[in-house]
Amino acid sequence: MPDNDSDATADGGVAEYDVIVLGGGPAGENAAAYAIAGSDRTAAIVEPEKVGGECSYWACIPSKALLRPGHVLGAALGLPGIEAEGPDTAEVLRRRDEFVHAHNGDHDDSSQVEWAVQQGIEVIRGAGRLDGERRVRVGDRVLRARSAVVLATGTHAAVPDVPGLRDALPWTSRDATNLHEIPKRVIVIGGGVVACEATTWLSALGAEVTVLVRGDRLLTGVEPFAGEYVASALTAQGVQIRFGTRPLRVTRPAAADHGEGRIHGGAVTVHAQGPDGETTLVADEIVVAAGRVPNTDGIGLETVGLPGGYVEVDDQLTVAGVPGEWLYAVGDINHRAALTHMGKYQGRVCGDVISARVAGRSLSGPRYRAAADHHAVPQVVFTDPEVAAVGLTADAARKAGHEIRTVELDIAVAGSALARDDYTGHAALVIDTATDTLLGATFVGPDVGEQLHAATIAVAGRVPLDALWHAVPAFPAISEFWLRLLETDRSSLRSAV
Ligand SMILES: Cc1cc2nc3c(=O)[nH]c(=O)nc-3n(C[C@H](O)[C@H](O)[C@H](O)COP(=O)(O)OP(=O)(O)OC[C@H]3O[C@@H](n4cnc5c(N)ncnc54)[C@H](O)[C@@H]3O)c2cc1C
Ligand SMILES: NC(=O)c1ccc[n+]([C@@H]2O[C@H](COP(=O)([O-])OP(=O)(O)OC[C@H]3O[C@@H](n4cnc5c(N)ncnc54)[C@H](O)[C@@H]3O)[C@@H](O)[C@H]2O)c1
Repeated sequence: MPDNDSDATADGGVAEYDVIVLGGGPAGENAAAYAIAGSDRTAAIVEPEKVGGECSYWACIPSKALLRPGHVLGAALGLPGIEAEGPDTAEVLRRRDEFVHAHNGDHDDSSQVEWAVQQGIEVIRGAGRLDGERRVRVGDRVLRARSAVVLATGTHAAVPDVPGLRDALPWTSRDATNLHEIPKRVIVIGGGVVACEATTWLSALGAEVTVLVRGDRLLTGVEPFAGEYVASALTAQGVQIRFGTRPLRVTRPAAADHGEGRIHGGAVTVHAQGPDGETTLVADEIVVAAGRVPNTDGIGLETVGLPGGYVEVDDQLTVAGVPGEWLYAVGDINHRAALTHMGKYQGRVCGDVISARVAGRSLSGPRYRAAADHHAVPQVVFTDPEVAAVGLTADAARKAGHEIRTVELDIAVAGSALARDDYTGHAALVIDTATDTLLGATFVGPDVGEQLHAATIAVAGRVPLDALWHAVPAFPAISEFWLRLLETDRSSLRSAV
């Protein structure tokens, strides 16, 4: 419980905590819990919406719940002798709703609040705002942090400045993940992770999807072959992908906000510029998946001398340019690696750093540095086929000055053939020739997400390939493609001699 100090004001006093966290998403939750773990320190999480954040209710969890049935159906159809049909849309949405604790159009975060209370964290409802050094305002309330304030306010969907687009009330990721109606025709703007995943589930649920991609490929953050596999699979499913195409203007005369995940009015027309000139597309809904904007407007950055936008931190998650080592930022808001698991990792490091600083312990160990942010960020894109990648792409490695060799092959081992008759996949490693260690790995294929952690361990641990040779994959598991990769690398080294 907080202590009220002598600064008390008429509006109820200044509540003091050791640590105050703005934002109850996955990053903020972890920072708060780790900062006070095993101590008698106090912490508060300030949260205007739901404890659990974007990830629990509008991002990772509902999207994966919507994608899983399509993966299972694909796997079943890939085996003779198994009859499968579906998905049953009502059941898919019901199961999604269970995962996001949906009740009467709202999300129930009571289990996450209960978790916070069990950790000794107080949850304060409302939008928080910095008010100078170690002070936070939540409405009329003033909070003071004895040790640290952690910013973890996340991001929201960007809506590009295309004439008519905002007035058309387009769906963002919040609507697409919480959809209650399946629009017959959908236009998706963007070719990144949200666009690819949302297209996958919308198409699996029966929508006719057209994707407008301004560049010439999908998923530009990973090796090009991965985006090509996803594009071919989506195209084979009937999705139209228009590369090199930008929306010019949007019209929707009968736009109407019928609520999250409900179709927002009548037909929408998108005029777009493509490689063959201007085209006009008509759909029942439009999904904007064009990146994110940090939730930093109105959080009082200016009161501590910071500009707006993403908040820059050092490897100890301490905010750059603010003296006194009391202000931290974790998760999407620091723009280091906008993924839930990386935000949680930063939260753990940040909490450990706060705890060590309060106790006067040395911060010299690796535990106090978010080093993985720089070289070992894993990501699974849950499209069908999945994409799993960690570390650097070949291009990024070269740009970073590494001398590299690459090895790649189709995933075609006994395990993949046994898994399903139609298994197709591809795998690639980026190897640092100076140290003979992995800098990156990329896999595409059904269920490759479950293969990723082995690569993450190798990249994060800088395991030499000679040592990896003795990590023998079990037979007949799909992971045997690891052996094939190492064999291919050996034989190409031999032939190069
Ligand atoms: C559709 C979609 C699918 C995704 N799927 C995955 C996935 O499968 N795997 C993955 O790793 N990542 C995924 N992501 C990314 C992931 O959602 C984010 O990286 C993650 O949610 C970031 O966590 P966070 O705690 O930094 O922020 P958030 O989860 O955004 O939480 C921030 C919290 O801060 C609160 N807040 C805002 N303003 C204030 C304020 N003034 N005061 C106090 N609190 C405030 C917000 O209400 C929110 O609860 C997905 C994203 C999207 C959009
Ligand atoms: N499975 C996962 O790990 C997962 C799933 C979903 C989202 N996420 C994370 O959430 C974040 C947001 O994802 P996202 O897909 O929104 O962003 P993104 O940056 O991955 O992709 C944005 C896409 O929008 C396009 N775009 C940007 N501005 C545009 C404009 N003005 N007009 C037309 N197109 C435009 C870009 O070219 C790109 O194709 C990412 O960090 C992503 O990694 C992760």
